[in-house]
Amino acid sequence: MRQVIIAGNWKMYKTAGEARRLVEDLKPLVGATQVEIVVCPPFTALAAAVNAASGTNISVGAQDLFWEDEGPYTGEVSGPMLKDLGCRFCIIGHSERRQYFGETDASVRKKVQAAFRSDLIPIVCVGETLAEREDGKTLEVCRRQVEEGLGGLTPEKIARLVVAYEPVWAIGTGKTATPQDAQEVIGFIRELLGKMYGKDPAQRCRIQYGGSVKPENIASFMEQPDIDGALVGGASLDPISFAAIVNTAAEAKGKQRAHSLI
Ligand SMILES: O=C(CO)COP(=O)(O)O
Repeated sequence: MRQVIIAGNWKMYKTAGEARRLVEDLKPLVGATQVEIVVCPPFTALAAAVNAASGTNISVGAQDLFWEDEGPYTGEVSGPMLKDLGCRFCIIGHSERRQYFGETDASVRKKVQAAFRSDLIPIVCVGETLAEREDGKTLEVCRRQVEEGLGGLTPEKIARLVVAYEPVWAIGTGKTATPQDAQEVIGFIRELLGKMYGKDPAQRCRIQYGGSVKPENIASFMEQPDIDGALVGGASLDPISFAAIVNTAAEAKGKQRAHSLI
């Protein structure tokens, strides 16, 4: 059974001091949960977050990495550096990086391999823009992003990996995909991974939904059979709402599983 995973993508928010306080505030609110919890602060706040989260059930992830392990690449940060800092996860190919920083499926593919080389678990983002959705191209776009971004791996790596389906038009807009639409795309991604790497690793791979997730709507996503958690932006910046998402997700998944056993 796949463990639920809720990750907070803090984007370009929070100084080191603010990150430490956010993690400190979060700790007592999520102490007893079975959910895997990840916070992804900016590079400059990673050490503070790792420090504050030490000895707890909260893991820390970066928001990006470079595909080389070291070298003359001014401004870049590598997998070994993130691992050394205490990171366990790394977001790769977020739509904001694709949109503003020229990331492509080819760079995503190299970064995924770099993350695995450093024993970091990639959280790989895929998703269509509004124009692509309106053109009926959602599945085609997600297929390309998965085939090209996640090609050349092994079944064992697919089983460890996390995919986040984030429709671009739902990010920071207050609009969400319907849970049924999200399930349709996420089910499609799982099936595609099954064709690429075999059914068992595809069943073990965790796939999140992302895009305007809030405490009020998380349950409806978690009730879907293929949705294993969420990648949360805005609502992860507030410890109370992030904790409410974590705790509601656990409860909703428990109910969905109990129901599927009847
Ligand atoms: O981009 C996101 C997470 O990576 C989603 O952001 P919001 O939750 O703010 O819509």
